[in-house]
Amino acid sequence: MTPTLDWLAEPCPPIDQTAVQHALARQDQLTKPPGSLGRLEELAVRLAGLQRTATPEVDPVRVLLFAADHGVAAEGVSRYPQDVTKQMVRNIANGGAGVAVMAKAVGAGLDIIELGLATGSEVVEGVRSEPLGPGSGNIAREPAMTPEQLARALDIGRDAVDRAVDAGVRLIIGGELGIANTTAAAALACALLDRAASEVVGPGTGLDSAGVNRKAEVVARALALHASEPRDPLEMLRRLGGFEIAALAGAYLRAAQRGVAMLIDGFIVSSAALAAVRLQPAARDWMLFSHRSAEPGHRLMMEALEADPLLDLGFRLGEATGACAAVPLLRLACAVHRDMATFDEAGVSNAC
Ligand SMILES: Cc1cc2ncn([C@H]3O[C@H](COP(=O)(O)O)[C@@H](O)[C@H]3O)c2cc1C
Ligand SMILES: O=C(O)c1cccnc1
Repeated sequence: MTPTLDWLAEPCPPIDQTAVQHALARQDQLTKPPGSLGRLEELAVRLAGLQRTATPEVDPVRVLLFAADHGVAAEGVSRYPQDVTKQMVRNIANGGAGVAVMAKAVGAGLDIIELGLATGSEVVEGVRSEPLGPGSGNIAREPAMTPEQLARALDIGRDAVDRAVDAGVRLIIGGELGIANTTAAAALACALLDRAASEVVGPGTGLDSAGVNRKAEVVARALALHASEPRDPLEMLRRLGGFEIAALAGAYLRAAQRGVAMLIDGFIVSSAALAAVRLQPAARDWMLFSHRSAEPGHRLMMEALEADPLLDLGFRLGEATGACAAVPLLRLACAVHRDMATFDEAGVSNAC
C-alpha cells in the first residue's frame, strides 16, 4: 500500500518572538560592545527563538546520513564508478569516512540509512537498510522514482527525524552519499529555480570542463523530458531527485514540523532543503546553513533560500562534513549567550 502524503501538510510551528526579544536584550547586556561577536550573537538569538528558551543548547546533535545509488550514473556524469557508493557506506560504518571522523570529533551521533544500491543491499553493522530498489531511475530517460518510492523515501526521512527527536536530539544534520547525486541535485535545483542546466551544473567529484559540459547536456535532457506543468515541487522531486534526496526533503520538513533546528550541509542536501521549503515555506525558519560549497551552483540555491552560510572553507565533499565543521560554532554561540557576564554582574561600565 502506498503511504499517504497527508503528513507533508502538517504545519511548522512559528519562531517564539518573545524569546527572540529577550535573547537580543541579553546579548546587549553582555560585557562586549553590542554586535561585536557578530554572527555568533545572531546564532544564539535565532536558537533561543527556535527553542523557546533563554538558554539555547545544540546538544545532542545527530547526523542522519542517507545513501542511495542513481541510475543517471550510467550517463558517465561522475568521475568515480558507482561501486563507490556501497564501498563508502561500509567506510562510514567502519568509522573511516570524513563524516564518521568529523561527527565523532565534534560529538555528534551518526545514523546511516541506506535506501538502495545498484549491486543490491547488504547487511552492514550500524547501517539501517531500507531499500526501495537498486537505485533511482536514470533521469535522462525515466522518472527517478515511482509515486510509491517517493512516498516511502519521504516517510523514511520523516521517521529518522522522529526517532532522533523522540530521543531528545536538539540539532538535526542531514547528510548524503550516492555517486552521481550532484547530477540529480543540479537537475532538481534547475527545475525548482527555473534555471538552465549550464547555470547549476558543476564538476561534482572532479569532472574536467568537457565532463561538466557532458553532464550539463544530460541534465538539460532530463529537464526537457520531465518539464511539468503545473510546476509541482513534489513531482519535480519524484522525477529528478533520488531516494536519498527525497528522504532528506522528508527529514527537513519533519524537523520543522517537530520544531527542531537543523543545520544544512552542502550542494546536494540543499536541493532537498529547497524542495522542502517549496512544499512548506515555513520550514525555512528552522534551517541554519553551515558552509558555502565549492560546487558553483550552490550559490543560486543559497540565494533562493536567502541563506548566508557560516563557513567558506572550499568544501565539496558532502556527507554532512561541512555541517559537522560548523557544530562547534553553534556550541560557542550558546556558551557565550549563557555564560558571559553582564555589565552589572561584572561591574564593568557600559557605554556612555
Ligand atoms: C570517495 C568518495 C567519497 C565521497 N563522499 C561523498 N561524496 C560525494 O560525491 C558524490 C557526488 O559526486 P558526483 O555527482 O560527482 O558523483 C556523492 O557520493 C557525494 O556524497 C564522495 C565521493 C567519493 C568519490
Ligand atoms: O557540496 C556538496 O555537497 C558536494 C559537492 C560535490 C560533491 N559532493 C558533494
